[in-house]
Amino acid sequence: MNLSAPLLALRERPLLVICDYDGTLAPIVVRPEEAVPEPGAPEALAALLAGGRHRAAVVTGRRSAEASAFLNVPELQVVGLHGMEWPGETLHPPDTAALQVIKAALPHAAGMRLEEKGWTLAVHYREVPEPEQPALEAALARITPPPGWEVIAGKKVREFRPSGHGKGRAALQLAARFPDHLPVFLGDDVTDEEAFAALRERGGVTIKVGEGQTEAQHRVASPAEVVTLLRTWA
Ligand SMILES: O=P(O)(O)OC[C@H]1O[C@H](O[C@H]2O[C@H](CO)[C@@H](O)[C@H](O)[C@H]2O)[C@H](O)[C@@H](O)[C@@H]1O
Repeated sequence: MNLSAPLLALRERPLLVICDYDGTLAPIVVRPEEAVPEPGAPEALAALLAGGRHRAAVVTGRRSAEASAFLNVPELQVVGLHGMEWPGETLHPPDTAALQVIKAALPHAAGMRLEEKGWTLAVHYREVPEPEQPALEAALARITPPPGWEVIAGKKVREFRPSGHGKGRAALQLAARFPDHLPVFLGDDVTDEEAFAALRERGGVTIKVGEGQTEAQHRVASPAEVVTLLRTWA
């Protein structure tokens, strides 16, 4: 594993390390409920926090409690639902009427799975036969989200969520809380690009995990390399 010198050298600065969960701290698997962390990831995050010099947080599309349970690092801040759900803050009641409208508009496909997160709805199609996936993506793209809602693309998933949130905002909010730390964002998916764009404007460091087009300045190959980086910084 050959990580670039500029990435390793970041440890000289006090860092605010913000990680996405799926695809970054945990390898992508078929079933979301089976996405356990990459070996060593929780320990590396705990070590980073224990050193006292750096800060760390997770910003995920999952419910905060779910990602926290996977990682089991009690002192780690986990922001859930793409920036809607902050530790210690109570969420307003979910818009169940909008969610009903979205569910009624969904196409049917064998292998399609809904992940209902209370405030957002993820439509997974990883288990839909590959040749049928483009037609399903097109059918999902034809759904007009209710007013005040948007649909976002992810890895074999389309997620309906209230507008006005997103990882870009969440990353900036975290960075504002720790103005003396250099923000570093690691993510693998389309939703992480919002954070890459926002943090680049603020002078942060952005790292894409895995393949695919990105606005990030750096790239690592896999969650295993993320663990190596976290250990190095710690
Ligand atoms: O922001 P993240 O932490 O990356 O969460 C994004 C979504 O991740 C999960 O779905 C993705 O990972 C699954 C497990 O590897 C995979 O089966 C699925 O195809 C991926 O889309 C999670 O289930 C979603 O709720 C998150 O929004």
